[in-house]
Amino acid sequence: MILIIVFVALIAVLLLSWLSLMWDKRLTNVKGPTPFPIIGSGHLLAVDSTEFLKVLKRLEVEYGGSATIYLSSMRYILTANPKLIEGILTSTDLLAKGYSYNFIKPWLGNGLLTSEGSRWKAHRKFLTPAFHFNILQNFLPIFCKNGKVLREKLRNLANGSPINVFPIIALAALDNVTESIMGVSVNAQEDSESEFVKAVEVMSRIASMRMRNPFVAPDVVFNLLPYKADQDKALDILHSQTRKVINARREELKNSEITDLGADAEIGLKNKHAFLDLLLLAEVDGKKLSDEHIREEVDTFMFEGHDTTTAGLAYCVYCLSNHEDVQEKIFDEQKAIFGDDFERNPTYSELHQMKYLDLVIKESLRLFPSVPLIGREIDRDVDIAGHRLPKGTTMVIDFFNMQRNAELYEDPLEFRPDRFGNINRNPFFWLAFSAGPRNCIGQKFALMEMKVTLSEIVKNFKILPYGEEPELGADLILRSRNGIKVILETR
Ligand code: HEM
Repeated sequence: MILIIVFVALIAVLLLSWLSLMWDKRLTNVKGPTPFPIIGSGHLLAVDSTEFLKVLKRLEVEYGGSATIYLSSMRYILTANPKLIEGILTSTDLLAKGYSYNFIKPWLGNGLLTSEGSRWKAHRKFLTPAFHFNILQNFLPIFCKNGKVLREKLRNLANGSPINVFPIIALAALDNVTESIMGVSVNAQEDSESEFVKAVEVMSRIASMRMRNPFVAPDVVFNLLPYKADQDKALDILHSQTRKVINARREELKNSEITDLGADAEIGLKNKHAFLDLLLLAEVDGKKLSDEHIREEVDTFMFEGHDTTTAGLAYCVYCLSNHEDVQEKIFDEQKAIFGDDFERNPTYSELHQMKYLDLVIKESLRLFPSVPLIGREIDRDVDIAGHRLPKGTTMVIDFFNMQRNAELYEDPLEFRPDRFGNINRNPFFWLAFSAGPRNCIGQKFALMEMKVTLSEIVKNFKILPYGEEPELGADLILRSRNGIKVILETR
């Protein structure tokens, strides 16, 4: 008897789940695979991280650019359709991020990347001046100094053996971002075993793992696993370091009797603590920021500004390894700027003269966008470019596959910097830094750092191919499971 009741209950649950999915599917005109009761289409996405981007592509192609899929009963729309992506990114009210951003909240709280509504709007407005070129110029000597340390580390490895450049560049990028955002150095390149460096790695790894693995994602499960203790330990290190830096700078400002930014915030911030000073001294809605809000913003910029530029640089070095001709063109451009004095640091305006390097960076970020996917929550029924998007949908916006679409780019898998030369393309076909109100606030910072670092590398080394393609996976950033390997030869 009990068996019969269990069986009937099971059938009823399956039937209800199926009916509810079928009813839900009618809310959107974006087609997708038929979901199964209970699991939806979860089985299609339960793949290795290196398969994930391929599965997305297959679904997008099969269903005409965008596909609706269900993870259990949750509705997702995957899209690589540039018209739909443009409509979402330029909207002034579809600004909420997706569920997966929750996994970095223990570290970043409600900083600029993860916040929404009025908090995001107010902070975006007051943080924008921090990326004015007046302030960015403060960071140039930092990037140059760390670029030279990187060069020396690479010189020691330029012995004909393959080098996985990702972890080496990551330490340089960490030094760049801590010195410019916090105003202090953690010397990651010299002390890669430091507990701060390790804690950054642990947090990035845990957040990525939760994004990929739906079984460890929910808090109720995650909190029972040993990862939780690792996360707590890493957070303790990261948050206390940030708080220490904030308190020290607050004390310095107090001792110098500086209490506000002065009449011209951009000019008044010409010092190496520019970013922190803005957070400590600016007022939002007539009030100074709380210590916790400052901490969240500093951590957000530390996080967003380190792995992203690392990936951007490492994949660019990889692309160059397969294209000697492109390296030589960059080298010629460098010679035209520096003459024979390769030891000299570039000026801000010389960075602008590196026009060909700009094209190279743009093309490598097209093929290997550091942030391959982003999410958006649709919080009202909306029709965009002929797609009916019901309230409650999570959009998965697939920059990676869009930027490799043969309808947008001729021979899309070829690395050809000149394709960006004189052609006026639709700007929404290249979205490495996203677009619209929630685009990357650090874009100019990143491009400046990338140019300084690549200039240092190409001036000093020939980059040779190792012959192993990166096995790409989408985590928080575009990762390669087998590293990013090249061979270096000193020039
Ligand atoms: C090659 C390097 C970089 C790439 C490709 C990149 C890409 C992106 C993308 C695609 C977004 C949109 C994310 C989303 O909508 O969820 C974003 C947002 C953001 N980026 Fe970057 N980024 C880079 C470097 C940086 C740097 C160096 C910083 C800071 C120093 C930074 C700070 C931020 C912040 C704070 C946001 C959130 C903006 C908001 O929501 O208002 N990024 N970035």
